[in-house]
Amino acid sequence: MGHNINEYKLIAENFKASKATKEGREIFFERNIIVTEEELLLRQKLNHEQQMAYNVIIDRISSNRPGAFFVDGPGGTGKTFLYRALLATVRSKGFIALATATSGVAASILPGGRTAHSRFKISIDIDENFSCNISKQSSLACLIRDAKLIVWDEVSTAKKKMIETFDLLLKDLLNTNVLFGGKVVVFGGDFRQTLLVVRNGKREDFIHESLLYSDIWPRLEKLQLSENMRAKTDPAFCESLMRIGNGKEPLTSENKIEIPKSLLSLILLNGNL
Ligand SMILES: Nc1ncnc2c1ncn2[C@@H]1O[C@H](COP(=O)(O)OP(=O)(O)OP(=O)(O)O)[C@@H](O)[C@H]1O
Repeated sequence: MGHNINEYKLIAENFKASKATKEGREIFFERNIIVTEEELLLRQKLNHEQQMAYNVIIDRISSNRPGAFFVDGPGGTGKTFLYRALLATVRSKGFIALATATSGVAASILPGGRTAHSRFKISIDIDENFSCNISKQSSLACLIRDAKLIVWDEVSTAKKKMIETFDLLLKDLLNTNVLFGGKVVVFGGDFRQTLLVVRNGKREDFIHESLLYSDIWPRLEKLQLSENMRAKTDPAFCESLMRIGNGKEPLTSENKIEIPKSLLSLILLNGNL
């Protein structure tokens, strides 16, 4: 386990899977994702807001109509829970649902999740221009065309140019001018949390480079989640979190936010604080 075939010197040249082989393997994986019983049961546990969002999205998929959504919910309101329920429903019917996220960590908690960079072959050149390296005839293009649902989590940490490039990719692959090629695309994220990175940028640059300042933003259908499922039993914590996220928490004289003592835990390391 964990060894490379080239280490054994069995063949003369380095053994490297070709691009086509790698792509074939990825497509096989996407088309054969097994939905567990646990994932299938998630839809029965959705709260009222999650259920409403779920119904709107599933209805759009079932009626073969376009849908570009943004699931807007502060941390802990169950965005990931909702995506998992959607992915399980679509996949259990034998359809393709692509699960992506901007970061690897967020992608890893979605079943079959991949980073959007990797799934849509998005590359960045030295001038920070984005492009998608997928040919129209490739099997990856077929997979994307076949997908009934595309989920992209943590879109709040992606540059708007990246989403605009993704829009152009789908329009090109599907030969249409409809937003995201007429696919059902579900974006999610929380602009109160960490934003994207702009080299040497200031606070306003992060916001201007985000999806919020793209022409696409007003065209997304917003689905609101507000019930904090992670800290259901701690309303004071939820309120404090929302005040901080919405910029309503008063600042100290040093322009900092004071974390309430009730939210702090003391951790002893080797007997020291
Ligand atoms: N309907 C639900 N029933 C039971 N538990 C739920 C439900 N929705 C969410 N949860 C639980 O609440 C917690 C937070 O949910 P989740 O991780 O989906 O939130 P999130 O909005 O994606 O958060 P973040 O923005 O921090 O990633 C998780 O432990 C999840 O399992």
